[in-house]
Amino acid sequence: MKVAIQGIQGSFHHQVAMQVFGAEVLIQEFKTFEEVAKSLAKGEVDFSVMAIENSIAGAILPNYELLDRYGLYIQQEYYLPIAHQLLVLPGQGIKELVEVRSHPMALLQCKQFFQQYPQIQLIDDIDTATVARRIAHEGLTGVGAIASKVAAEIYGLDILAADIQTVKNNFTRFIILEKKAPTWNSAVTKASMKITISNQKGSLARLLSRFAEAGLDLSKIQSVPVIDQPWNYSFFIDTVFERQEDFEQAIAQVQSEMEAFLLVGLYSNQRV
Ligand SMILES: O=C(O)C(=O)C[C@]1(C(=O)O)C=C[C@@H](O)C=C1
Repeated sequence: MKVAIQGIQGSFHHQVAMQVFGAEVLIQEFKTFEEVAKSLAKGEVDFSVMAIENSIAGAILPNYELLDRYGLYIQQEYYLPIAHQLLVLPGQGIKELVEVRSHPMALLQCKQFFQQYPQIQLIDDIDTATVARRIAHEGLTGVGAIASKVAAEIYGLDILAADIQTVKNNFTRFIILEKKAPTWNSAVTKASMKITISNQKGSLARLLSRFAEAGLDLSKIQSVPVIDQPWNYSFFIDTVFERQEDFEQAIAQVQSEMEAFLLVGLYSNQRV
């Protein structure tokens, strides 16, 4: 089985791919989320792993757009606890650092820590582990990486500061994507959908109250722009429920409020 990820061994995506699919899985590494989505759309891999939201930094909005544009569906979700370490070449001290590089989402999660070090420039890079590997392979001094403990071990770097994310209790929600449209099975307790509603007074409020009346728990609502209609929005909505009938009944009731409806995923709720 082949699985596409953004990043390399030691990245958080790599850890999720191994935990979800097992150590035997064939991992295809890419530099961008766009390449990850494209490889799945072309059928070069069976699944893709993609971070969609972090509990400190929020949603990765461009990834919603990729789901849509490449016609991909959510097969599973996975919540990974994220602890970030400041990694350097052995022997380097904090005073020597002039820049720290990492994935933009990782930098956002550690912004507060660096307020005490204004001399350090924070620079977006490909992924956490790629920076760690580059520091190790090129013997870079003056440069730090924000990455995991696993990356520190793999690439032989020192942990200069541990657990530097703004709050200890930090999670990233990953989605496992496939090309196949969702189908029901007995494990399904969560649905993701993309809904476009007519821009009329109260239409979103009506839609949401119908969901509440049907007993659906809305776990996430994310607006995304409709790009060919400036200032109009679609909504990615996640709901958690116990019975398939409750979900189907709610959707039937809101049909008249919607201009477009796409079921993006049916899977088991993993949030505890
Ligand atoms: O750079 C990595 O290690 C990643 O797997 C990327 C990523 C992300 O896309 O959010 C994954 C989890 C963390 O939130 C930080 C970075």
